Amino acid sequence: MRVAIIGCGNMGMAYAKSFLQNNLVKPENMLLVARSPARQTELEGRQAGRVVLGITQEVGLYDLVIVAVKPQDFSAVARELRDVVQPHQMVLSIMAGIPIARLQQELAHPLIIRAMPNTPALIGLGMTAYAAAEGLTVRQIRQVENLINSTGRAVFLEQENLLDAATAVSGSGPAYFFYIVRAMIEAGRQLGFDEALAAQLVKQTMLGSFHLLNNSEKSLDELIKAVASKGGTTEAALTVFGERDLAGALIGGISAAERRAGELSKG
Ligand SMILES: NC(=O)C1=CN([C@@H]2O[C@H](COP(=O)(O)OP(=O)(O)OC[C@H]3O[C@@H](n4cnc5c(N)ncnc54)[C@H](O)[C@@H]3O)[C@@H](O)[C@H]2O)C=CC1
Ligand SMILES: O=C(O)[C@@H]1CCC=N1
Repeated sequence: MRVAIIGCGNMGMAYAKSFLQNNLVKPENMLLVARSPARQTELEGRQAGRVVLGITQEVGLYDLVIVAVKPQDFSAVARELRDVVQPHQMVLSIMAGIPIARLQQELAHPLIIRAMPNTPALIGLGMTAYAAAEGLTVRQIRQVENLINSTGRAVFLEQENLLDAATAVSGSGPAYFFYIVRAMIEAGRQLGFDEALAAQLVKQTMLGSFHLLNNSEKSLDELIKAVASKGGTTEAALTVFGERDLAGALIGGISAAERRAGELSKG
């Protein structure tokens, strides 16, 4: 498959790296579009494909065009891409918020797949939810899903409108996890550990707890109960979390992320 990437930042390059590592795309079949000469030189150093400056006619030669710029930059990209995109090409957007209908309208192009990955895609452990415009064949959708699967797991959403919820839950999710890990490490530091030891205690706890969750028949409530002895230490912590409505704050934050995706949809 021949793939062009517009927006070679964190996510665009995570995709490029993954496709190359898994031999799904050969370097000679990958086109990286840089916005500035400095970025062009930097991307050339990565040897992840041919690098061009700006959205040239060459972009029209690829099977798939991935748009991975910030949502706020999409309209500027669309003004150039709409003159270059060819009828047979598929366009994969990973931009938060922007619905398929707006992508189709601004690009004057029907064959759109909209996906929401997350940063663990960088190490092949990403979670992506995606939806496809009507008009794409099952074969075309599978071709793109095969690429996405090289970055982790993928789920197809029949209802595109759930993509904003996926953005809030799994797209932004790694940041919530890192936020909680950071707070736990800080607590460990305040209780007397040095940073490195606190980080080790927390990271191994998160890793072990994830695998226990994944391998256990117990529900989350039961898993919590198995740690929290009556009148014990965990219960003391959970009481404070409950008093401060930590769960409510997290749920409220995730709802705000979903609302923000809706705002980004309008440009
Ligand atoms: N960072 C994340 O965790 C996730 C991000 N996304 C989405 O992915 C998109 C990219 O996010 P990041 O990679 O984090 O941003 P980023 O800022 O690292 O990358 C965006 C890149 O687009 C380039 N760019 C902007 N306009 C351009 C143009 N006209 N031509 C060529 N390149 C252009 C910028 O120079 C930059 O390198 C966003 O739309 C975001 O909503 C989706 C899921 C997760
Ligand atoms: O924060 C953002 O807008 C993007 C979308 C999901 C993760 N990062």
